[in-house]
Amino acid sequence: MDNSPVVAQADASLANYTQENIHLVESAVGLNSPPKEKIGSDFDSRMMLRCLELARRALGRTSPNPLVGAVIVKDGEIVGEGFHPRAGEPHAEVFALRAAGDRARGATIYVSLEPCNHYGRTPPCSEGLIQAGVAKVVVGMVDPNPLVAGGGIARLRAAGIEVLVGVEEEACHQLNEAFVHRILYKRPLGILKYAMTLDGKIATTSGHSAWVTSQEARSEVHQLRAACDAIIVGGNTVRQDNPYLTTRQVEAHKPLRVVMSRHLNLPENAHLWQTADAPTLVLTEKGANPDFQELLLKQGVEVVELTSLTPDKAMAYLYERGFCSVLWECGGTLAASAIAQGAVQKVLAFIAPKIIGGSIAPTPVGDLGFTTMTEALSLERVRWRVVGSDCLVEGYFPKKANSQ
Ligand SMILES: Nc1nc(O)c(N)c(N[C@@H]2O[C@H](COP(=O)(O)O)[C@@H](O)[C@H]2O)n1
Ligand SMILES: [Zn+2]
Repeated sequence: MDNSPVVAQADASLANYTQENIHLVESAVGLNSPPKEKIGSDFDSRMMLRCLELARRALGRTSPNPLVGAVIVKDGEIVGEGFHPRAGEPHAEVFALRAAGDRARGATIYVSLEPCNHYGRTPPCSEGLIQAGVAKVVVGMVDPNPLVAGGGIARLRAAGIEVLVGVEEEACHQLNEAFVHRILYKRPLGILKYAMTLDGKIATTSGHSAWVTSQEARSEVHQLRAACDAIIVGGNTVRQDNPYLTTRQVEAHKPLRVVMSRHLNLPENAHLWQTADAPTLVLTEKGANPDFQELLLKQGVEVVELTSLTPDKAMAYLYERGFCSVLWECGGTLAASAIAQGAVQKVLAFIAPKIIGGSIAPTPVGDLGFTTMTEALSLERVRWRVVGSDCLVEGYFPKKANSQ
């Protein structure tokens, strides 16, 4: 079995990914490739799944870095574990090596992402593993970061260490889909989430929307928010729904709440500015409503003026801030414009078994300008499951129709 899916072999100059080489990188990290035969033993799989469990402890807190977990095994026993807690702090491998101490010599380390091979905020893990004398490295997926991109695997192999790549690769990729998207497309992964009735409405004709879905679906949304870096809404949602956009779990990560508003014609007493327990950012255009800007600043809300406020400009700005994932929880008009501009890659639709009717009751996605069914955007990799009394449908826009 060829077990060397090294990105660097796919293209020599990956510092800037282009449309031409992106698909090579995607297949090297385990995306868009046909199902592969299982790599590694059942024990290897169990250890890799433990790495992912550890990695998840830092959900929402590591951007722009990935979620990574590591486990060191000696004579069939776990002797060290670790995960990457946040950017700037040591990598998962370092924590696992510290926990294992001398027992790392001759041991096998499992790590959900290829060990790094560069000096970033922290030194290269490849060298740390070589110095610690590990005998074998089992990798979940290749790191798409052009500074690593197979170099970590190559360095370990050059030092005589056995390296196995691709154990539970799909699960590893799933956990870091936002990090991979950020690296490849230089934008955060955009996730459009909405809740609608069986007849496709997000509110009644009079605008009442509390609540479309069950309590179980709403707590799933809180978990989803905690795993994202930011949640975006438009001014209309603030005016009509007055949301909190919090995670409502004490220990959970609190994503940045972002409001897009060109003119800042927003309510002075919105819940968003009155709940200081989560950070809030208002994106607007140059010179908009200075008095309101002052009021927001006094309430601890950050205001940033962009030259023109569009979904893509907002995503470009959030990319520069180091974000990997952005949850669009906006109304239909902004959702349509975000989709049209390629700011949404993934859709999460909660569907409640209710019918409210109303020909002008709002729908989750406004006008996309389509006139025929052949123009419909068909989602790929679609999955669905029941959450409480609702159904959650999840899927991705096809890349060519919707990539930056
Ligand atoms: N293998 C691995 N384990 C971790 O725990 C990590 N955080 C990474 N991250 C990779 O290294 C880059 C960040 O490096 P610095 O934290 O700035 O030193 C990140 O972009 C990943 O490529 N890898
Ligand atoms: Zn590292």
